[in-house]
Amino acid sequence: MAVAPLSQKEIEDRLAELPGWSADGDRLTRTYRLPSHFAAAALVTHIARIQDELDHHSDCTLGYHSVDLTITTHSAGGTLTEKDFTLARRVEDIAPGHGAH
Ligand SMILES: C[C@H](O)[C@H](O)[C@H]1CNC2=NC(N)=NC(=O)C2=N1
Repeated sequence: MAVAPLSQKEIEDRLAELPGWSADGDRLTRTYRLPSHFAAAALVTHIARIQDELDHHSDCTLGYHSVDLTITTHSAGGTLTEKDFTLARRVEDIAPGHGAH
């Protein structure tokens, strides 16, 4: 399904609702810190389940005690769309349950 790129104003409005997230060009990014490597791996698995449910996928890097997320919409030419913010919101909602901050 085609999805339209957001305007700069729309991006700024949505970012205001997502503390900790940044727009790095046409990518939405956040690093989470976790209490252990296993907790970080569990968060990655939970994110993977959400991404399959939404059929929208980030780049997601597992570090020692960290998870790095980079989200963009490939089908919109690698721009930011509503789908990116929906995914970020869903991750925000479950991350604290894994001890992420
Ligand atoms: C066929 C499938 O729906 C597409 O490849 C989806 C899957 N996940 C996706 N994820 C992201 N981030 N961008 C996309 O354009 C995209 N397309």
